[in-house]
Amino acid sequence: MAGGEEQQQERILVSVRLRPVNAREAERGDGTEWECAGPATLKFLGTIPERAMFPATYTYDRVFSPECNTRQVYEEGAKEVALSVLSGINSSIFAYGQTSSGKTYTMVGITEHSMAEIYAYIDQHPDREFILKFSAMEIYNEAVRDLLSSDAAPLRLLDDPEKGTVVEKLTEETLRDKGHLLELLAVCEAQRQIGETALNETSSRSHQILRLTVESSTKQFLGKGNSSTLQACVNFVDLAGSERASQTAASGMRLKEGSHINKSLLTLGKVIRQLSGGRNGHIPYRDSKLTRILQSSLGGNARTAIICTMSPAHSHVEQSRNTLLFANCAKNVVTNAQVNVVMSDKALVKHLQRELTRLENELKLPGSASCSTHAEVLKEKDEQIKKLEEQLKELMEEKDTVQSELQNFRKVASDDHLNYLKARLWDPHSRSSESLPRNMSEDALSCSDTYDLVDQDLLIDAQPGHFPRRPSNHVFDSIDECQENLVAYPAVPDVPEEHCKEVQCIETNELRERRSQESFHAQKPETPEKERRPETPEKERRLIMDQAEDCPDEEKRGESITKTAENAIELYACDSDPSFEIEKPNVDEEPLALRRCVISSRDTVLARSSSCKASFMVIPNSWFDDSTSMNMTTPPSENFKFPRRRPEQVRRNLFPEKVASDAITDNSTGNAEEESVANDTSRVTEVKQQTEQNDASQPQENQVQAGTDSSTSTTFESPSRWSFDFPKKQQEIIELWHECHISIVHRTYFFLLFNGDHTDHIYMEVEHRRLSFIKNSFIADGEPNATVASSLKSLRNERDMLYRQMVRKLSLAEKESLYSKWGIERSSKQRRLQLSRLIWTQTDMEHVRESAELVSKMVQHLERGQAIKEMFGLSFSLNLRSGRSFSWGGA
Ligand SMILES: Nc1ncnc2c1ncn2[C@@H]1O[C@H](COP(=O)(O)OP(=O)(O)OP(=O)(O)O)[C@@H](O)[C@H]1O
Repeated sequence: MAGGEEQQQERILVSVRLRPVNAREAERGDGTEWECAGPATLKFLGTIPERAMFPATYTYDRVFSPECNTRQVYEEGAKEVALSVLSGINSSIFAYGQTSSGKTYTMVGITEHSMAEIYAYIDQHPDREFILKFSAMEIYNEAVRDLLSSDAAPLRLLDDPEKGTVVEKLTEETLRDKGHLLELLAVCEAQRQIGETALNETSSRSHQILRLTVESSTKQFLGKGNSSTLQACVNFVDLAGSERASQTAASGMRLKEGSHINKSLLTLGKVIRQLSGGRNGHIPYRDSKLTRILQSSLGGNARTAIICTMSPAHSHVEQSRNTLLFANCAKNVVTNAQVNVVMSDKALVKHLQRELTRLENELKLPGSASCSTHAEVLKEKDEQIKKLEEQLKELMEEKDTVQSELQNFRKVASDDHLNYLKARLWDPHSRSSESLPRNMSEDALSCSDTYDLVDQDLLIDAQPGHFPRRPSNHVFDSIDECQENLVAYPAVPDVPEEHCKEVQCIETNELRERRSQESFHAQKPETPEKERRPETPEKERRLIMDQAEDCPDEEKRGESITKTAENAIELYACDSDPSFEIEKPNVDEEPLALRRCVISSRDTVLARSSSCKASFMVIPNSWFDDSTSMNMTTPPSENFKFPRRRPEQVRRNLFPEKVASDAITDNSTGNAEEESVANDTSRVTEVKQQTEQNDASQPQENQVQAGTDSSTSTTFESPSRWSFDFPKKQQEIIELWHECHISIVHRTYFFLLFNGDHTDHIYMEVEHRRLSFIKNSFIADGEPNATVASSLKSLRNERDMLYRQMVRKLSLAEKESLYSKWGIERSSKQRRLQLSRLIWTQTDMEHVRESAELVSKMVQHLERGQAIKEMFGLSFSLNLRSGRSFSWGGA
């Protein structure tokens, strides 16, 4: 506790109260000898012989006649001092006098009035928080006893350097309310030592000290300087009778009490006398328990009021004179009261904690959010709006750019291509002269194929009986976009020109329309071209490609490739209309794995169209499509099924029950290839059934052995186990991709599609085994073979494609950010090219995620619901995948 700056030097407030003559005194005719001559003057009326030795009048701060009630005594003789406690000033009210003079009578009233006014003050000051604590003790035979405890054991006095003398283990009750205080006062009264003396049937035989400690602080923290916590105590001291033992006819116990009482009272008198003389010399506070405990109230940091009570009886004149002499000394004693401001860290922390609790409660209440919270929310919303506006602006700018480019290209395309078509239309031989050379780049091939498609339509229409018609606008759109790309992405010297066609789309409706027409023509015997068409797309395609390969004539070869383009378009664009699929008459001819998406590499020739931006084709790797090693005889549908040349063991591991039937199929001749799709469909259906059975079975049955050989059995993990196995399997597949030089786009889509769902393990198992097989085939060859070289070439093609796509798909800021992120130095040349060469070159998850994110941005076709897992060879669980996220981000 720290002292306040202000120190108040003031005298002890001394008043004298003359009680009425009691019944006993009246009975014996023991009349009054005193008269209140004024509010502060007491006059002795007696005629005793010693009168000349004593003054006749006595002046004090206030003199109360027998007619004055206790309320008046309180108001004028104690209130100001008592209520000082509310201002952080210690105070004490003493009642001094002989036995039966009315000390207890007076102090009980003063205590009650003080308490009542203290509570009234608290009620009138709701801005401050008050804590009231109450303790009570008596000093009986120079032993200190706790009046709030049933334990009568004496308490020790301790010297505290900060607080002064403290009573050890003294009970201090925190008051709940005024009623609680009254209860405690009753306890004290019951506990106090009383006994009967000759003068008082219920004489208080001890010194009683009731102590009320008041701590107050502002409820709102206003800063360290402004938010003061005040702490002070007020003592209500009812002293034992000050008479001499002989005068009370004391003997035995009462005599012993008197000697002890007198010791404290004598010391009190000495202290008062010493203090009244100007604090010279030693003040014997420590000579008694009473003066030691009340040291601060006697000339120290306290305001003090002493009420001296007197009996008016003639028989008590001597004791009354002694009381008045005591009062005379007391009124000269000066105290140094000061405001006790508590600024300890503990109090500060306590206050802050209270403030914190209050604010938390405010926040918890609905509708009571502070203004600052609202302001923050508004600020956040404003920022969101700003961001959205910026995004909208960027999108609008991008849209304008694309539209303007499109218009330019349309103009160029319409001029050039109309000339071209006119020439072709009126000069059938010109078509031969423009046949594709054998070593034509894929870029050129793609566009030429598109032109060929248009050209064929025109030629068919130009047959006898057909009127030449203008190509549909839809086809022109395809041409426009093709030219647009050629113009927008001019060849870069260090990037092969042929590599721009890895990811492309097919204009589905147009092509299906064409296909329907072709199918219609194929049924007509009078159409020789259609008569040559094989029964199945796969065979048809192979035949054409074989013809193309074998054809020595460049012109014929060009035609073959053109036909390949037509037949390759057995595949549907991702954004094809489902209703169209339903209406499709020969849906069974569709490759199993590619009902919705098209897949192409070198084995399919593609036309660009306006639907490119909404469709996507997965690029199988060379090992995957076997375009090189198998002389491009593998149909597109096979690319997403198990490799035709997979070891028998692999097949047995995956589908042991199908080995027998597969063996029969493999041994068969012409129908084997045609039935492969159906076989795989059957296998997949069985695997699906197995999976469903597993899901429905008991947990212990989750692991199902798919073969008789346990070492080669296929295990279908339970969902719980799969969650643990998934990351490991994922990482293994990533490493295998890297080792087998798998297509970047394939990796990206696979990575983004399979997110650890329990149905994913089938796909991942298939992928893993497929990759393992390829890896083994690499190793078996001992050194990079043609397949490896082909895979690497495909990868390079993809990188070139991405290199080109970056121009359009990435803003300058995005590119700069990526260069920095991927460690491409600012001063280096061809940074875009460098970036394309870095994608998917590491196997750590961070790099993989970043690569996948970047690639998906380049191709921009990974929209929910467009890419589905059937792309990867299995067609079941369709119902499970609707609406699922394509991200692997949480893996
Ligand atoms: N001012 C007064 N008016 C009416 N009665 C009084 C007054 N003062 C004291 N009395 C009565 O006188 C009696 C003695 O009073 P009290 O017990 O307060 O004396 P005391 O000084 O405390 O005595 P002791 O020292 O023996 O305890 C009580 O019955 C009390 O009611």
